[in-house]
Amino acid sequence: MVNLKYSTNYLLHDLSSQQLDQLKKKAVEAKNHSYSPYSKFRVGCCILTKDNLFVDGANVENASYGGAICAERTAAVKAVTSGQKDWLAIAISGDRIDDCTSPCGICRQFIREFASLDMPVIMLNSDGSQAVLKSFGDLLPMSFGPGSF
Ligand SMILES: O=c1ccn([C@H]2C[C@H](O)[C@@H](CO)O2)c(=O)[nH]1
Ligand SMILES: [Zn+2]
Repeated sequence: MVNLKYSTNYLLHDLSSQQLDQLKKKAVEAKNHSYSPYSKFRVGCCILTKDNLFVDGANVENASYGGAICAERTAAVKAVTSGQKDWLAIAISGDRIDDCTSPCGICRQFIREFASLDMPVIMLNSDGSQAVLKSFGDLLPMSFGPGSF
């Protein structure tokens, strides 16, 4: 885990400390709009776009369990359908204080469509006090994307 505020990690060099703080805060707060009566596991996500817009999302579950949509895909679809297809960074915050939540496989592939392989993925614990930072390419190596065929 790293304290991103004091991180000099090269992955974050395109972000100001204010953008990073906002991104983390919005991912944590997005959990407030989670609809997760079945798992009772709230997840929030926020995408910072190259137009400097913050697009958040939360998981939305369904009585037919397989119909659940993760926070990451909620945020991704909101961003794309607002005309925001170019992204600088993504942050995710799950409901555990002792663990940082990382995106599921389906979301990784979904994000692949819009993310560069060096886009930072900031995985947070529930209150944002802990973070794991990876490049998107590290989370989905040897991936198949829009330029692959
Ligand atoms: O990265 C993740 C992992 C899980 N979930 C959601 C799906 C489901 O609603 C709940 C439990 O898996 O958490 C997300 O939204 N994002
Ligand atoms: Zn997912």
